[in-house]
Amino acid sequence: MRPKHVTLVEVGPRDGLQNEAAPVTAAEKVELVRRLQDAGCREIEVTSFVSPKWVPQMADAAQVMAAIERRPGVRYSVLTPNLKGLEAALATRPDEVVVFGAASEAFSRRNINCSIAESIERFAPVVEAAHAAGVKVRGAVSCALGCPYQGEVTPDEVERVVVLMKAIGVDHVGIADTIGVGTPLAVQRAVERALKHYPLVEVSGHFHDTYGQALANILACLELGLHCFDTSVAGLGGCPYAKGATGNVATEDVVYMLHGMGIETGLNLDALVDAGAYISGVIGRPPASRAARALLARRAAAATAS
Ligand SMILES: CC(C)(COP(=O)([O-])OP(=O)([O-])OC[C@H]1O[C@@H](n2cnc3c(N)ncnc32)[C@H](O)[C@@H]1OP(=O)([O-])[O-])[C@@H](O)C(=O)NCCC(=O)NCCSC(=O)C[C@@](C)(O)CC(=O)[O-]
Repeated sequence: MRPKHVTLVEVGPRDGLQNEAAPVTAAEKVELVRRLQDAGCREIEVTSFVSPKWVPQMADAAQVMAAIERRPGVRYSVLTPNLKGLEAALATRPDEVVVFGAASEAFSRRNINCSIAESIERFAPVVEAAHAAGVKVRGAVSCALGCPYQGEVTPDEVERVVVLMKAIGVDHVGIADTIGVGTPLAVQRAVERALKHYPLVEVSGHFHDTYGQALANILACLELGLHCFDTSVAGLGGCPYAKGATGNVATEDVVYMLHGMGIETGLNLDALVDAGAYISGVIGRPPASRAARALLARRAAAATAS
């Protein structure tokens, strides 16, 4: 049964900017968060508390978290790969933290410098400490549909990590197609493995749009009843340890599709286009979102005509 309401977790400020070559200041990130809130975003992944040697773009995590304007009803999440990251994160009062593992051994080593088994050992005290602080934990399962180093990833490999995350108390799992290679039926097979261990409400999808499959993959998930997806304004994004992977599915494109299907998101498409145009101006590239480009062209045509 298709859901009537879908929650979109806006990951633009984190996933969107972590791989950006152009420098983006903390003030510009804070302004992006403000504009996203104005557009109705109620779940925002703001930044990550990772090693600045690994991802220098997120070195200002604490500064950004301290400066964002907190609004009631909005949940702010951050990535935390280990206890050091969690401790720094907790000082900034996130509502949720994200541990990020992978269904592929090779990607786990490249991204967080340890095996899958070691990553789970690292995450266990993170989950425990987050829960002790009253903070929910999401677990990202990267490379669930394919890996830039290993190639094919099977549903069994996805399920293995989901089971390990469940065993250490991770509250929610996100099935992530890091390099955007998944197609709808393969995505359903991967998501179904997560649904064997977590309820619908605690499973989400995270799709990069490298091969133009992300909207179709979201539709395939909706058919399974899934109603939570990560999206990135203007289609920003990419993982520094997955070369060639393009951005996340654009929030504007997903909102356009969902609203067209009569599914509510609580988001205002025009204001999202504004937020996307803002950050695209900062990084000096047009938005990757097709819906945003169409709407901006329509606005420009209307302005010329009047
Ligand atoms: C996990 C580590 C830290 C291991 O990295 P390591 O080098 O094995 O860690 P270490 O414990 O040996 O520490 C090395 C140095 O980093 C420091 N350090 C250690 N931890 C932290 C921390 N939390 N915050 C700040 N500093 C930290 C630590 O203090 C030390 O500093 P030094 O003594 O050399 O000066 C590293 O590999 C790392 O930071 N990786 C992050 C990679 C990353 O952020 N990738 C992108 C996010 S995942 C993603 O995008 C996928 C996702 C979620 O979107 C879903 C999808 O699409 O797949």
